Amino acid sequence: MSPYKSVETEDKSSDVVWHLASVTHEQRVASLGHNPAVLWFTGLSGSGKSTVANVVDKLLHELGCKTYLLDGDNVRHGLNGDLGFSDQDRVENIRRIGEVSKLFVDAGLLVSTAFISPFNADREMVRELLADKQFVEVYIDTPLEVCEQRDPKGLYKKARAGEIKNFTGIDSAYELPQHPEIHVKTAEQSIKECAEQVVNYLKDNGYINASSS
Ligand SMILES: Nc1ncnc2c1ncn2[C@@H]1O[C@H](COP(=O)(O)OS(=O)(=O)O)[C@@H](OP(=O)(O)O)[C@H]1O
Ligand SMILES: Nc1ncnc2c1ncn2[C@@H]1O[C@H](COP(=O)(O)OP(=O)(O)O)[C@@H](O)[C@H]1O
Repeated sequence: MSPYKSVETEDKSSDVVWHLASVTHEQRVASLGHNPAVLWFTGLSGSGKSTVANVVDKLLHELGCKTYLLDGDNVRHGLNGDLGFSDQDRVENIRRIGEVSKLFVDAGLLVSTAFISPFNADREMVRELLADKQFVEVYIDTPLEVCEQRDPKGLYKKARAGEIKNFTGIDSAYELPQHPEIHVKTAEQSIKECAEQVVNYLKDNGYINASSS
């Protein structure tokens, strides 16, 4: 049970009745021309999640898809502004993002999310929230040394100096994805090639029209 879900909360939700929407998920999807899904980018800080997810989002938008991008840093300013980086807070962070992603997918969008999401169990929990094929795990695989060399926000330097605690890859764990749908190696390809690898997966697997160019 989530540490944030009290017994009192569970009692409350048992009195809430689920309302069926007049417009069905199938009707929303039919009007869009692509199959909705969440592209769940996961990887170390500085691995390239935000960079690649942004380019993918742009490419999909240009192809006429309805898209949305949820980025770790931005969501932590708003919806998840109350959460830090303990294991427990990271679990709750991912649970909330999973629920939000599910709503966007229900609305018919191709959603890209860029969160470290370090734990396998939490990524699998989001996969379980969604229907078959609606969760596409994109492992942004970049060696720690490369992330640390890039250090776009200077956070590794601070973590090494002990100024930031529980930093992923330094003193907090990152569990490698077991069976990601897409495995992207950013140290071996350009940003454009990485983004195209993701878009090509969507074309090859029928999410978007393969003839789109
Ligand atoms: N302790 C610690 N560990 C990791 N990251 C840290 C930490 N403190 C701050 N930051 C900044 O927060 C961004 C990660 O937030 P996420 O919501 O993606 O993290 S998580 O999925 O809950 O693990 C992360 O963004 P990215 O660099 O884009 O990954 C960092 O900028
Ligand atoms: N092939 C690549 N793919 C993604 N990012 C790359 C690549 N090559 C270099 N970079 C650089 O690495 C950094 C990745 O930062 P960012 O996208 O913020 O990572 P994250 O969101 O995982 O923390 C950016 O400065 C980006 O320009």
